[in-house]
Amino acid sequence: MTRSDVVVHSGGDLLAAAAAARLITALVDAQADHGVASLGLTGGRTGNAVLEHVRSSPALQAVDWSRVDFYWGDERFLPAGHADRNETQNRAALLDHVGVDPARVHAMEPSDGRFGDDPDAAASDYASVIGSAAFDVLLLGVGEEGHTASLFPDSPAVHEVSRSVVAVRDCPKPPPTRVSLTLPAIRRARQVWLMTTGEAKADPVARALAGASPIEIPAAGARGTDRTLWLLDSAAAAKLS
Ligand SMILES: O=C(O)[C@H](O)[C@@H](O)[C@H](O)[C@H](O)COP(=O)(O)O
Repeated sequence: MTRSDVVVHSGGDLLAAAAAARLITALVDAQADHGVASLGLTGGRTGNAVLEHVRSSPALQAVDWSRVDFYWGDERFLPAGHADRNETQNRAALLDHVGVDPARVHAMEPSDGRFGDDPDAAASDYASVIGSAAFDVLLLGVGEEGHTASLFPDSPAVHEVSRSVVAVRDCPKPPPTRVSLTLPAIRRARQVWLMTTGEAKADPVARALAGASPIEIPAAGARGTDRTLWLLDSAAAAKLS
């Protein structure tokens, strides 16, 4: 099992700016190494703040944005363009401001898409979209009770060991219906970056890094094949020994 690296920045905005710089470098390196970079995106404040900092970075154009495959770790199962969809928020933060190749933006189907309001069908479809793709970097957030993507403690989704994408219902964090990568799919990423800020995350962060069960703290089960990186502000790191 790869080690978990922990990087702590003094505040949330510095964390987002530093993670953005790190992401640009990682994408440039991936493109230099194998041509097309593969990036898994996340919802949440922290993930969107990182994308905002990427967009305002002087190094923005160091990345050939037409050679990035964009995927999502999870998505809120809402109509296309809904303000609460991760795709909507990530597009506003970055994707709609750089020269992406639309064919390389692999969004999860919305609730008014090809499968209508069937999240299970949307999840099965996305499993075929990602296939056995190993993201160069998968960005993830961490919830106050330890969720990551849309994998919540002791939920059917966090227990999933074979399917790579599942529908999630009755989520404690609204909206209630989502589509999410499972831990087996998350663990195919080369690098997994768990990014979170604030004292409310200090407990799940400390428990995850102390070896908590992924059933109790799903973020504890998010590991990359090459690297697992926890990007924290000092408040979220406050309970680390
Ligand atoms: O769709 C979502 O809501 C996200 O995928 C979710 O996993 C998020 O990353 C965490 O809840 C942390 O969110 P914050 O960064 O806003 O605390």
